[in-house]
Amino acid sequence: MKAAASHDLALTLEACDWANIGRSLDAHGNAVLPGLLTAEQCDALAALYCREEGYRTRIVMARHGFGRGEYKYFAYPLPPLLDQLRHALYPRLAPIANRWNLQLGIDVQYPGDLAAFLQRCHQAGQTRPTPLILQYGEGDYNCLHQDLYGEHVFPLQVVILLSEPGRDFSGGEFVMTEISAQGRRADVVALRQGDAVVFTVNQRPAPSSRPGRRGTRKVAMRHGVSRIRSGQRHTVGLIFHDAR
Ligand SMILES: O=C(O)CCC(=O)C(=O)O
Ligand SMILES: [Fe+2]
Repeated sequence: MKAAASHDLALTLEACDWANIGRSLDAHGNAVLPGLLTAEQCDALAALYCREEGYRTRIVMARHGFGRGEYKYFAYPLPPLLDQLRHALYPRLAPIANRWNLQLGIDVQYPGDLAAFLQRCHQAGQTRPTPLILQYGEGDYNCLHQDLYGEHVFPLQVVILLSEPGRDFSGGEFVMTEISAQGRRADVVALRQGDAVVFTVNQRPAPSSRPGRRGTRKVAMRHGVSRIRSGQRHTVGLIFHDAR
């Protein structure tokens, strides 16, 4: 069963248009991977939320000023599907991360596989797993934020929507904001159940917007979730660096 699932996952990732994903990340700081998980996989993951075991920490967002709603960080070992996804997505994203760091003048390059990058995190004391599952009910929201957990930062992360908008919940849109010399703007990313969004953790490079000017400008990005108007919304987040 497990082998079949990871084979399907490899095929799904193979079928993604990675050139287009790279272009969308460059232009907007986010890109959608449609249908990364099936409805059955989403339902099975969402059902994990109320289990007691398998987590290292539970966060009630209002207690920390993070918004309203709650989330839990998984403990190692991660659920197999999430572990497979984290390992399978990383090598697709590392070339983009490496190119971005060169463009931003950041003197860090990422190894080609996740095990090597996690070893780097763990040696620096960032040993706690960061993949998480979130649960929002009516009136809940996630304040704009950045998921930085220490010195080592992988500049892209992934969220997968486990619930179906219009059926399971309304409102609750995934929102990104950017701030650059060009001004401030917001982008709402439309997702269906099983879709994933890859997005900027911190900064993305963008071409200088002045006519005739060369060079790169830095665009600072944050993400959050607008107010859930009704129902319940679950997501899982895959962050590639571990936490201190
Ligand atoms: O629930 C969401 O869509 C966002 C979750 C989030 O902030 C994260 O996974 O980092
Ligand atoms: Fe986040």
